[in-house]
Amino acid sequence: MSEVVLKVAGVSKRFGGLQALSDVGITITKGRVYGLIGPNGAGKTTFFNVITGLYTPDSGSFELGGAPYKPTAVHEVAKAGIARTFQNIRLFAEMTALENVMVGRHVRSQSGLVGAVFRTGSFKAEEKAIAERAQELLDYVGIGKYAEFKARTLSYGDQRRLEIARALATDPKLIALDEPAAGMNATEKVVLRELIDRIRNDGRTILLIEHDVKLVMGLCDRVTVLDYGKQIAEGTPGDVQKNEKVIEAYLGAGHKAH
Ligand SMILES: Nc1ncnc2c1ncn2[C@@H]1O[C@H](COP(=O)(O)OP(=O)(O)OP(=O)(O)O)[C@@H](O)[C@H]1O
Repeated sequence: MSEVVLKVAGVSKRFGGLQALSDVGITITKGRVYGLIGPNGAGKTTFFNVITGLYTPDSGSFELGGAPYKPTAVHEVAKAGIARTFQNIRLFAEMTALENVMVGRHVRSQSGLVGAVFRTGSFKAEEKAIAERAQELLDYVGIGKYAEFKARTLSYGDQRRLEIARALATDPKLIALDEPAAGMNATEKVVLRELIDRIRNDGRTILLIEHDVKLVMGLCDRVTVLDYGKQIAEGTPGDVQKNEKVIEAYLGAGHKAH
């Protein structure tokens, strides 16, 4: 039996008169890449926002690493073990790449505020270890040489990779990537795909929203298709691509998958 990392069931969310999500559920096993696709407005970001504590759902049950978790606050979700990136990059623009990753790592640090204020010995040792780990992560995502560059000076593709390094710094059970390929050119997409592959091969579990159907179908182990807040298909990329409802709602509209 494969180990289940995330199990979400029966998620519904209404905004006024709009049913943004109706009874959506997914199960993701360890070391897999799980894709969430669907046309604009299908509810993908809303689902992400629910599982990461930004939106309170009207209903739903949530389990992470075999234990129930309540996605009621973003920091609680981070502590529980879900790290995410955003569709619109959210980095500390004036901080260096290294510092951005160090911020992510602090979620797991021990010394706390007192240590930071008084710069105790244990704080300094921990800070050094955090900086070393942050550098390793920058190297891992391929931007190690930009450690001392301000985040805002990095190229778009490199900023996205920095966001991934920062997410990895929290040592998450699940990493949730919101449109990681958005705005990337073809070469950057190839590099991104290799990176996500490597992250999976290193045993991490990934949930991905992505518009690039080719990328999703080539990379994901399983896929859920949302349309008007409803889950119209779930399965392997091969199954989903053959599904009539999916072809009609999404793939048919000039999105022929390869
Ligand atoms: N905070 C909100 N208040 C009201 N309506 C919202 C809110 N957030 C999302 N919606 C609506 O919910 C529906 C689903 O939106 P959502 O952003 O989740 O779709 P999506 O699949 O992520 O789309 P896209 O691919 O364009 O990012 C849309 O009709 C959207 O207008």
